[in-house]
Amino acid sequence: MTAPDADGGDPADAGSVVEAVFDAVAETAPEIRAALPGRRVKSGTENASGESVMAGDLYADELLGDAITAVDGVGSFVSEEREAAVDAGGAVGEGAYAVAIDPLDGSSNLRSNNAMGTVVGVYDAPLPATGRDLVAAGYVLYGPITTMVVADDDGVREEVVEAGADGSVSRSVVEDNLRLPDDPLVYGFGGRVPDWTDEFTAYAREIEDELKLRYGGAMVGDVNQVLTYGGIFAYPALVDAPDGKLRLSFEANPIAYIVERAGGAATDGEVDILDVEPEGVHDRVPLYVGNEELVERLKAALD
Ligand SMILES: O=P(O)(O)OC[C@H]1O[C@](O)(COP(=O)(O)O)[C@@H](O)[C@@H]1O
Ligand SMILES: [Mg+2]
Ligand SMILES: [Mg+2]
Repeated sequence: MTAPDADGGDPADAGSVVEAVFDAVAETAPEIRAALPGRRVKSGTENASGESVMAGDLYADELLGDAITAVDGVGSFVSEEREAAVDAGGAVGEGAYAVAIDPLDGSSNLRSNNAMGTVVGVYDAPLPATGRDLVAAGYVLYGPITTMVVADDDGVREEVVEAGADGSVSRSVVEDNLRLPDDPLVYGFGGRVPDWTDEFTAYAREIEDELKLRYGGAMVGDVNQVLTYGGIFAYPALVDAPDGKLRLSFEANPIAYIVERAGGAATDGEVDILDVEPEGVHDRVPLYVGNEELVERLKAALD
């Protein structure tokens, strides 16, 4: 891959750092998956967003923190579960990269044994930064099969990640040019309907007539359905929470980057998610993402 580096880092390094980061994520994935059965309970702590942290969240965060900070060229590691960035050595933007992760996305699905994931963004600027500073993004989906989707300037690929009996990890590319289907089929919208704005509710009523509801409560799983079948996913602005629920640096930006590289679009309701200027690393943002035509209609409906 050839990732440009607008901030003055060595462009030749971007590809190898990104590759090494996703090698580390893939190596860790089977270990995270295997550890989940015993970690379906609350850890008793809250994270920087004030949310209850599950034992699985903490375990995944520790494992990924160790693996990613050990990658040459990673200068900073930032996690949804940590208040502050971890200095991994190397100046971000001057040849080193900042990696942001949501270690377990959808971890409230642990109790009910539904899909979950890990979200990864590789930025060439210190965080908080906009999504335009991403050089690559990806996610692992712990579904019936463990898959990893990786997007960079070259496009989007999907791999299957498997653990051998001897502990080795094998990967096989199952799709090397993932594109959103032109004819959308599914939608999934988060939040309680009474908490939606009138404008979003009116849009949802239209979409319900056209597409099939698929909502599983883990952004990664729900977005993966949109990437597979076409459609739209949203965690909208709520009447009492105008910034919605999802976090810009760890969730919205990486997902927007992936979906846009796959031919789709992503907005906060007004501007492209990748252009949203963050004030802090744990900022939340409304997210509407999927086929361009559906996202454009959403923007018009909210206008
Ligand atoms: O339970 P709700 O309100 O439907 O929220 C679900 C959303 O919250 C999240 O679980 C938030 O992510 P975390 O589990 O990483 O905090 C998303 O994956 C998902 O889209
Ligand atoms: Mg999440
Ligand atoms: Mg999480």
